[in-house]
Amino acid sequence: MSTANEVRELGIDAYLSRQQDKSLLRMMTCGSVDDGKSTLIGRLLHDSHQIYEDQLAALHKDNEKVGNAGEELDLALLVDGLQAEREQGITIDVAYRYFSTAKRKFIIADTPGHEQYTRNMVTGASTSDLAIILVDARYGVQIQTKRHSFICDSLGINQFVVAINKMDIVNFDEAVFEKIKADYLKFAEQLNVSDIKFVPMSALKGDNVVTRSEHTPYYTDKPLLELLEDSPAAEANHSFEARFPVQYVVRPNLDFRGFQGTLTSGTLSQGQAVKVLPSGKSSTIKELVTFDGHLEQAQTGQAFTIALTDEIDVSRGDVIVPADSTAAVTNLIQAKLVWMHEEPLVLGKNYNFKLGSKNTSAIVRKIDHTIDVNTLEKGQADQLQLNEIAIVTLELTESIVADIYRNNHETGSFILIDRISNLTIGAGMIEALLAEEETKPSEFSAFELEFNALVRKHFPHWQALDISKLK
Ligand SMILES: Nc1nc2c(ncn2[C@@H]2O[C@H](COP(=O)(O)OP(=O)(O)OP(=O)(O)O)[C@@H](O)[C@H]2O)c(=O)[nH]1
Repeated sequence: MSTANEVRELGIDAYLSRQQDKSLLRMMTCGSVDDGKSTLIGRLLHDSHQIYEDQLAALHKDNEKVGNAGEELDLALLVDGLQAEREQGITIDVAYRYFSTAKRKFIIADTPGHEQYTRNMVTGASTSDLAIILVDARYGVQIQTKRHSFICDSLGINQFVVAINKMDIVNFDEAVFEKIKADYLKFAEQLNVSDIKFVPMSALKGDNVVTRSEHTPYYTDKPLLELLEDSPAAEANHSFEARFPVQYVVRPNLDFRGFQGTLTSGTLSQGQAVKVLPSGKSSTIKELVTFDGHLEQAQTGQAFTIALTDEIDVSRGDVIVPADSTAAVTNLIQAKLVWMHEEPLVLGKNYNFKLGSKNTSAIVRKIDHTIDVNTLEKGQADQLQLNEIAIVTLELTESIVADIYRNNHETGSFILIDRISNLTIGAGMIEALLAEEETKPSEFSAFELEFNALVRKHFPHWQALDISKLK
């Protein structure tokens, strides 16, 4: 049923509440130029009745002017929104599309596939639960297919659907499908992804997109849309130990001091023994407060305020964890870094470093090795250019609480920011937490340290830096 009919039939309130109850799948589409990404997304929108009549009329009109699909309606025009992009015939930015079916709602990150847009792909992949990897049936697994798969895999996406598109051009030949599947599986042995499905498809004609095709009797699994409807959404990180990065310290009156933030993993309960990192000071949760009242137990993803039973020093960027946590605190990390700026990465240069609510600064001490995104081969370099990926060792000005990205995406990923332009110039995923470096004796006098501690305790909203932790 189309959205308009559904709204008409149910009334707006019932429609909205039905939408709210549906589970959400975030996914991204990857493909090389002309593999048919835009046509596929257009087909999904069209066949799941997500297009309004006026949009459809505009589509028919545009199709006459700039359509690229010959006899067929060029569904790519529905998604290639930008004028410049239409004229050049390529997708140049990350576009997020929303659509829903009776079973589920979806957000698709439509990212450009060219190598010079690796950073855009990384952005799209960082929030996706599933990747649709498009392969043109005529050309099979290409260097680009490998690059896209590697990026999605690096960002921790654990479900891939390899959509072997344009099967109509190869007469829906089973041998072509099987050959591409075997080639891909061989390549995927180097990746971590565990769930890979293959669909022989024609985005243009609609085969195996929304309905099962009669041209592919050898394919017995579900059409693409059903696979998407039935795929498990990435689990909220309930099982991992609790991490509560403090975003803001509030003191509305002298009797209440609370720490606001979002629980990025695990659960926290009233009365639970906790400690604050990096200081390691321990306390007990007095109450968990939300706008709607108190919580007995807080779940992953919930935003709330924690009040502790003791007056201990907590500031923005600190992390509240269970008392028996073995969470690492360190100033030396090894990470997979994607360089996102025209100016190359310079070893030893000071960059601002942001991990969740923690802001500090960092230098890249060394590039352990680069990774060729096309072949996955390792290389050596002393600079990183735009869109290059490398394993690097970073030294931070202050010690931080962090996790390995594989275990916890929120506390395992960070960005590097240029100090002058304030632009995000690198995105990193932590691979290893190295032993903390020796701290130099503090250069501050006892009075300065004490005064700093007092200011931080009584005026937390000033967000003064903890100078005792500076190296
Ligand atoms: N025969 C056939 N042609 C297709 C199919 N899917 C897409 N095409 C055609 O392939 C061309 C490229 O399709 P697009 O959807 O624009 O490709 P894209 O991957 O989005 O390309 P960029 O936006 O340039 O990245 C168009 O002419 C489509 O009509 C298919 O299943 N069969």
